[in-house]
Amino acid sequence: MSMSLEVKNLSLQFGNSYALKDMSFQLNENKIYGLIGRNGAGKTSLLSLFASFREPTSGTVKIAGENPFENARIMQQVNFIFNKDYKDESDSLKNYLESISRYRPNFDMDYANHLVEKFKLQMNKPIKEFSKGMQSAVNVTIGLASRTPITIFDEAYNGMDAPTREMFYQQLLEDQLEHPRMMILSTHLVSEMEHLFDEVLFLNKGELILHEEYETLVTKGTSITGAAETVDAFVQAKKQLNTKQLGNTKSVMIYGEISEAERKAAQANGLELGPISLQDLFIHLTEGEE
Ligand SMILES: Nc1ncnc2c1ncn2[C@@H]1O[C@H](COP(=O)(O)OP(=O)(O)OP(=O)(O)O)[C@@H](O)[C@H]1O
Repeated sequence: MSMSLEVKNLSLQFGNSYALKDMSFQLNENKIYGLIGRNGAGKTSLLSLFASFREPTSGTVKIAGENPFENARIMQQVNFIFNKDYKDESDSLKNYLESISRYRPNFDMDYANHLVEKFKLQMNKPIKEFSKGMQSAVNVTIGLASRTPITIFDEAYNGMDAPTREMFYQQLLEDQLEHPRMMILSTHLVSEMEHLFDEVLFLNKGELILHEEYETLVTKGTSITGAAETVDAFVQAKKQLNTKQLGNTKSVMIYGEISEAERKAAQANGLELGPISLQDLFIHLTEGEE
C-alpha cells in the first residue's frame, strides 16, 4: 500500500471561525515533514484530521487513496503521538508497552527496551508517577517503536530537557534510516529541529502559506547588506521580510530566487549576500497583525 497523504480544499470550522482554510497539498511516504506555525495556527487541528479524531467541515483527506474517518484499516497505518494526560494511568510502563504492542503490528519490543534504557525510564513504575518530560519520553518511545507507516509527533518534546530532546532527534534519525516511514513533526522549536526535515509546511492563521523542500527553502531566504540606496535598488522587486538600518548601512531579508547574474551584480555593487535561518523565515513569514 502506497502511504501518500492527500489533502484537497480542506477546511475546518469551530462555530463561525475557521481553524483551517481551504488547504491542498500532498505528503509522500518515507519523508520527514516539519509542520511549523505559531500558537493557534492550526497544527493540531490539521493533525487531528489525519488521525481521524474529527471530520473536516469541507474538503477531503485521503490516506493511501481512502478517507481515513472511521476506517480501521487506514487508521492502523497512522500513529498520532500527542501530549497525552497520564494522570489516571496506573499501569506500569512495562504493561503499557505490552498492551500497545498488541495492536501495533510493527511494534519492536527490543527497540522499545533500548529506548527505555536510553531515556532512563523505569519499567515497573506506574506511568502516572513519571515527570512530564519522562511521560513525553514514553510517548516518543511508543511513536518510534511502533514503526507505523505514518507517524505524527505533535509537539512531542513537551517538558523534555535539552539533552533528552537531542536524544529523541538522534534516535528518530537513526531509526528512520533503518525503517523509513512518513513522519510529521509539528513544532515551534524550529532551530533545533530543522536538520530533521526533508520538507517544511508553514501554517499561518489556518492557511498553508508555504510547502517546500527544506534545502530549497533555506536557499530562498537571503539577507542583503550594504549602502542603503544600493540595497533599496536591489530589493525593490523582491519579497521583503525584514529591514534593519544603522546609519547608512541597511540589511534587508528577502525571500525568493536570486539569479546568478543578479548575485554577481549585487556583489559588484558592494552588497553582501548571506543566508537566513529557517527560524528567521518562520518569524518573518508568519508575523503581521493579529
Ligand atoms: N475544540 C475547539 N473548539 C473551538 N476552537 C478550537 C478548538 N480546537 C482548536 N480551536 C481553535 O482553532 C485554532 C487552531 O488551533 P490549533 O490547536 O489547531 O493550533 P496549533 O497550531 O496547534 O496551536 P499551538 O501551537 O498553540 O498548539 C485556534 O484558533 C483555536 O482556538
